[in-house]
Amino acid sequence: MTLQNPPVNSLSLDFLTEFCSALEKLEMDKSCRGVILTSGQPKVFSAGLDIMEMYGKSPERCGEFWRAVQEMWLKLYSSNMVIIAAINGSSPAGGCLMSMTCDYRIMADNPRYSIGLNETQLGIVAPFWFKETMVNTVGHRTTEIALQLGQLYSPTEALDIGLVDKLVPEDQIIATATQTMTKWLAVPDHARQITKSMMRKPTIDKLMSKREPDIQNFVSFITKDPIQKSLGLYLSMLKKRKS
Ligand SMILES: CCCCCC/C=C\CC(=O)SCCNC(=O)CCNC(=O)[C@H](O)C(C)(C)COP(=O)(O)OP(=O)(O)OC[C@H]1O[C@@H](n2cnc3c(N)ncnc32)[C@H](O)[C@@H]1OP(=O)(O)O
Repeated sequence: MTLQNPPVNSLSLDFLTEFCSALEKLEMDKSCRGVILTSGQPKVFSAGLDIMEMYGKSPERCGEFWRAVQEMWLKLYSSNMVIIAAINGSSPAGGCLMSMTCDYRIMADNPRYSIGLNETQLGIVAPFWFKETMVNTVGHRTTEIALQLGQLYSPTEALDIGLVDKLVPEDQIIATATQTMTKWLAVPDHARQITKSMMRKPTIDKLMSKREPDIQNFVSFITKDPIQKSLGLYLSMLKKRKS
C-alpha cells in the first residue's frame, strides 16, 4: 500500500476513511497475507494527523475525525496480515503511531528524516493507546522520556532505542521489505496470528472498551481555547519555517 495524500500524507478524515476501506478489502482477501506500507511522497512517510482537522472545527466534526483515527489504529494493530512499514521519510506523531502498529519497521537511513511521538511539542497529549503502543514497542522508560520531551529521533537513534528494526539505504527499502516479508510469511499463519493477538489484545481490548469516553476526552481537550491557540501557533510556525 502506497500512501498518497500530497504533500505530506497528513491523516485527514477523508484519507483515513479511504485507507481503512482499502485495508479492510485486503484483510478480507484470503489471497493477501501481507502488506508493505510505504509512502508515495518524497521525504515524508506521514506527517501525522492533519492538524487542520483539529483546528477551528466543530465538536461534532472533531468527534467524527477521532473515531476515524481510532479505526485506523484498530484495523492496523489487530490485522491478521503481516504488515511491514517501509518508512521512506519522516514519520512524526500519527505517522509514528501508524508505523508502530506494523509488525516490522524498516527505515531509510537518511539523517534528515525523523520519527517519534512529538505531541507535547504541539501542546497536546498522546492518548493512552498511543502511549501503550509505544510501550509495547520500546518499553516503559524509553516511552516516558520520549513522550514527555515529544522527542523526534533520527533513524540511527530510532534504531538504537528499537523504534525501528532495520536501517537501509533508501533505494533498497522495498527490496529489503520484500525479503523480510518472505521470512515472515514462511511462518504458519495461524500460529503467527494467534501469537500476534496474544501480544496486542490487552491494548486493543482497552481501547475497544473505552472508545466513546476516549472520543469525548479528545473533543473536550482539543476544542479548549488554550489548546486551539497552541495548535494555531504550531501551524503558523510550520508555514513560517517554509518561507
Ligand atoms: C486528548 C488529546 C489527544 C490529541 C492527540 C493528537 C495526536 C496526534 C497528533 C498528531 O499527529 S498532530 C500532527 C503532528 N505532526 C507534526 O508535528 C509534523 C508537522 N510537519 C512537519 O514537521 C513537516 O511538514 C514534515 C512532515 C517533516 C515535512 O516537511 P517538508 O519540509 O517536506 O514539508 P512542509 O513544507 O513542512 O509541509 C508542507 C505543507 O504541509 C503542511 N503540513 C505539514 N504537516 C502537516 C500536518 N500534520 N497537518 C496539516 N498540514 C501539515 C505544512 O504546513 C505545509 O503547508 P503549506 O505551507 O504548503 O500550506
